Amino acid sequence: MSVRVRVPAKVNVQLAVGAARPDGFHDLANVFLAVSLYDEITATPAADGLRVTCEGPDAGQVPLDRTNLAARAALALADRYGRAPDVHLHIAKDIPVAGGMAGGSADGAGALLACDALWGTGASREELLDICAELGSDVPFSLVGGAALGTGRGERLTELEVGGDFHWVFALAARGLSTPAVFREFDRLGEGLEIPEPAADQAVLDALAKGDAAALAVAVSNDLQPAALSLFPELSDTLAAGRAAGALAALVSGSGPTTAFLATDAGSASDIAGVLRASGTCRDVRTAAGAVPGATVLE
Ligand SMILES: C[C@@](CO)(OP(=O)(O)O)[C@H](O)COP(=O)(O)OP(=O)(O)OC[C@H]1O[C@@H](n2ccc(N)nc2=O)[C@H](O)[C@@H]1O
Ligand SMILES: Nc1ncnc2c1ncn2[C@@H]1O[C@H](COP(=O)(O)OP(=O)(O)O)[C@@H](O)[C@H]1O
Repeated sequence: MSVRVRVPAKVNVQLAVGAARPDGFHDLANVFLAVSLYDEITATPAADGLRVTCEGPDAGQVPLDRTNLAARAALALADRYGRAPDVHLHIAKDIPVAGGMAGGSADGAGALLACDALWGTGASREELLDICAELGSDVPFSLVGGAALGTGRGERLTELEVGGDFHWVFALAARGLSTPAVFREFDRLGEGLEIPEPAADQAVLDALAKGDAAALAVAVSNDLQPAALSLFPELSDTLAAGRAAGALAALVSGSGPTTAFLATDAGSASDIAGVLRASGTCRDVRTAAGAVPGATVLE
């Protein structure tokens, strides 16, 4: 018997970043939206220990050892319930790797849910969320999905109301960006400046609640964008190409380098995707909509 779990990617419609904390993390006001690009994690009983395999266009960049977030999730759950982590985790990866769309976090949350179901641990939602927060700042959101405000380092979630579908185009970049490197660049660019406490923007929350894409387009913001552009200047060309193609808003997704373009509707998203694909400013282009549910066990 196997358990298959589907987990969405995310885009950050607001990412407000505070000053570096003593522990090296940054306090955030992180407004996540789960979008319809998915990884699938299949957990199958194994005779002797933990094995991870991965398929998909970016599979070559995914570590298959115990640093893989899916492996770490299975080990954390097995440890908590005092059992052997005898499981084969297969990742069908469609979320770009090191792209600022929480692909690794999705696999962590998905593996946790899959192993919980396979092993019948009966862990509570709170316990699963605790393990997610230990695995990484973005992992709790991958479990919850929908839209949520993440505070602290992004792991403390308040679910948000979403009044309609938002249509997106994502431009995948030729190479990845390391999340810690982008936060370090944020610190470097902010040296000597007063960094305000991060706070959720009411205009973003209202636009989400109303399902109003035009209002969301005006309100979106990402404090990591200057740092991502500083490390990857060519992303400015991609953002400009998407804007010229009619996107309501163009921004870097999280720490990047994936760029996200908000469209009025699915037809417009498809048109913008076509223009971006022909622009020569990105490796690949995908369309997706959100909000969608978080990690879900498939029948
Ligand atoms: C920036 C965001 C925005 O949603 O996502 P990505 O763009 O990477 O997907 C997240 O904050 C990434 O979360 P996640 O990828 O889970 O990061 P973690 O594993 O917790 O931390 C990796 C490293 O990022 C930095 N980090 C992360 C979160 C945070 N609030 N402050 C930080 O300074 C730290 O250097 C940390 O060592
Ligand atoms: N299951 C996984 N999928 C992808 N990357 C993973 C995974 N587990 C660990 N990693 C490592 O995490 C890094 C960040 O990957 P990812 O989560 O895709 O990006 P981001 O943090 O930008 O959303 C990768 O470069 C890789 O080394």
